[in-house]
Amino acid sequence: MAYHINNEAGILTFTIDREEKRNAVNDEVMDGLKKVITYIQTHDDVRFLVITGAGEKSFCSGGDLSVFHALETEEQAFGMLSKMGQILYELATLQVPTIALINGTAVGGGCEIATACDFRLVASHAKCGFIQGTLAITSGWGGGTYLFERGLRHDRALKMLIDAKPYEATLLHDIGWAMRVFEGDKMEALNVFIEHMRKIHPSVHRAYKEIELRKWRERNMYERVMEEVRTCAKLWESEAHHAAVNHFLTKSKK
Ligand SMILES: CC[C@@H](C(=O)O)C(=O)SCCNC(=O)CCNC(=O)[C@H](O)C(C)(C)COP(=O)(O)OP(=O)(O)OC[C@H]1O[C@@H](n2cnc3c(N)ncnc32)[C@H](O)[C@@H]1OP(=O)(O)O
Repeated sequence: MAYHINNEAGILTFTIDREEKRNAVNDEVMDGLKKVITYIQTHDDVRFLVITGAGEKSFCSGGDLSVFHALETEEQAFGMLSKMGQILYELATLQVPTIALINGTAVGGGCEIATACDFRLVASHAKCGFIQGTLAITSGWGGGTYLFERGLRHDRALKMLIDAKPYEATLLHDIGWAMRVFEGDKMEALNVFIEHMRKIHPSVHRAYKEIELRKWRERNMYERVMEEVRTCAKLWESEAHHAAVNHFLTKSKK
C-alpha cells in the first residue's frame, strides 16, 4: 500500500509509504489523503491530522513524474493538478489543526502539501523547496497561494518560489516557513509540540480554525487556488517542461 493511516487518541497520522520513490504522490496516495480528510470532515473524534513520510530520507518528492509524465496537454495536466488542488484545499480548510511532520526532503508538490498544513515541524537534516521552476512549471496544487497566506514576509515567500531550490532547515525556520526544527525521533518531536494543545478542549481548536477560514473565504482562496492550478497546467504542455521531466527520468535510470 502507498500509504498507511494510524488513528491513536484522536491523533490521525497519514504516512506516505513509497520510500523507493522518495514518497512521490501517485493516485493511490491522493485517494488515501482524500479518504482521511473526508473521515475528519464527517467525524468528531479526530483532534489533529499529522502528515509525514516513511523513512528518514524524504517527506515527499512531489508528484510521481514516472506516472504523470504521460500527461501531455494542458487539459490532461489540469485533470491531475485540479484533483490534488481540490484535496489540498480541503486539507487547508480542515476544521482541526494540521501538522506536516517533515522527516526528510520535501520538494515540489511535497512542499505544497506541507505549506497547506497549519504547522511545519522540520527534521534538522531535511531540505525543502518549491523546485517546480527547475521543471519549467509553477506550483500546481495551490501551494504558492497558501505560501502567500502563511504570514511570511512577502519578499521571502516570493524568493522561496522563484529560487526554485531546496532550503536548509535553519533557513526555513529563519524565514518563518518552519515552526520548529527538531533533532532525533520525529514522534517525540510531535508529542512535545502537541503536549499543551491537546489539553485544550477540541471545540476551542475548531472555533479558532473557523475564524481563520472565514478570512480565507473572504479572500477567495478557492478561486485563487484553481487559478494557480490552471497556470501550472498551461506551462505543463510546454516543450521545456517535458524535456526537463525526461531529463530527470533518464538521469535516474543511469
Ligand atoms: C506533479 C505536481 C507538481 C506540483 O504541482 O508541484 C510537482 O510536484 S513537480 C515536482 C516533482 N518532483 C521533483 O521534481 C523531485 C524529483 N526528485 C528529486 O529531485 C530527488 O529524487 C530527491 C527528492 C531530491 C531525492 O534525491 P535522492 O535521495 O538522491 O534520491 P534519487 O533521486 O536517487 O531518487 C530515488 C528514486 O526515487 C525516484 N523519484 C524521486 N522523486 C521522484 C518523483 N517525484 N517522481 C518519480 N520518481 C521519483 C527516482 O527516480 C529514483 O528512482 P530509481 O532511479 O528507479 O531508483
